[in-house]
Amino acid sequence: MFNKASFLTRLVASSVRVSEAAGGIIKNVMAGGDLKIVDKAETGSGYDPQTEADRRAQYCIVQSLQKHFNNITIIGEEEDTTACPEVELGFNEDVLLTDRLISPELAQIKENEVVVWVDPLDGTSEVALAVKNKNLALLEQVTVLIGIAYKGRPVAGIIHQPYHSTSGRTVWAIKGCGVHGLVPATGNTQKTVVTTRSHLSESVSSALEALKTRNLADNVEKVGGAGFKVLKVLEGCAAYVFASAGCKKWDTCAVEAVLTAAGGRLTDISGREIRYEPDVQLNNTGGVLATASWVKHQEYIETIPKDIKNNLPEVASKK
Ligand SMILES: Nc1ncnc2c1ncn2[C@@H]1O[C@H](COP(=O)(O)O)[C@@H](O)[C@H]1OP(=O)(O)O
Ligand SMILES: [Mg+2]
Ligand SMILES: [Mg+2]
Ligand SMILES: [Mg+2]
Repeated sequence: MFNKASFLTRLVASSVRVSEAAGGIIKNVMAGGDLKIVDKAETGSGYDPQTEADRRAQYCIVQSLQKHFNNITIIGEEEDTTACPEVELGFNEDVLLTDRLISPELAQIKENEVVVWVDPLDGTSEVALAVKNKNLALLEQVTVLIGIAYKGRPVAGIIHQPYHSTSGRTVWAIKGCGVHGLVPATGNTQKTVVTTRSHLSESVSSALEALKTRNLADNVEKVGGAGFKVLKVLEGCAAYVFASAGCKKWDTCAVEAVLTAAGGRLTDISGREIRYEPDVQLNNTGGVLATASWVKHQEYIETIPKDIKNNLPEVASKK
């Protein structure tokens, strides 16, 4: 069955298993107790932690995918990785079964035409805080993200959540083939908006205030990680609003693919689509707005004040 499937289906079937292997590595590093945290932030620009789990998980993901798919372009968050022996060569059978559903356009994609955006551990600040405060509930906010882009746009995504319930879960989608691993909510009585826990700024708060005045944000929940916030949107929250720069392409590629497959939308806060070509700027300088299928994305865009949008252009200004 594996060899007969199209390249994209095989890549997703492999990525599901690889994301789960990365989740196992994260849990092992956590169990070992020494996170070996490094701060990647430039002096004076906040805190940007990287742990041994980020470094090992990315090594495993890149090595494993390259074993099967020699010609793919992979862009991962971490520049420094730690070699580890785990290599995952398996495939998820359920993904292979969807091969008959994929469009002719996606079925002919070749290895050298995709960019795989890898966030080996999304929610690193929450991991650091969970350990510091002995608050293991925060670990629910950790995800492993593998997004696949073709012609600059997401066509498939994998979100693995290692600490969901007892054994974790993997949510994945291929364009046109629905969402697997959870049942997306189709409505809610309250519009809850999720936003950053660790990167709050004046523009994030002002955008949320504007949404409140138009009844587009009945409640605001501050949680970590782009992956976790999009899972929240899939499961009943109305929107994920981040009116600030700092989030990168590996944070949004996988989640955009999954959310779109569920009928939702993800753009920057001005409504511009986010591009994923290999040479693209890594920062989502226009911020992030993700909405559930049952709310109007355009209403959120229109309600966010112009001055906030003007301060978040699509391309970073050269200093
Ligand atoms: N200023 C920033 N610097 C580095 N990473 C950021 C920044 N803002 C957001 N991120 C990334 O986007 C994710 C979502 O942001 P937030 O939790 O603040 O909403 C974070 O978990 C982090 O990913 P990562 O944990 O993979 O480094
Ligand atoms: Mg990081
Ligand atoms: Mg991230
Ligand atoms: Mg990360």
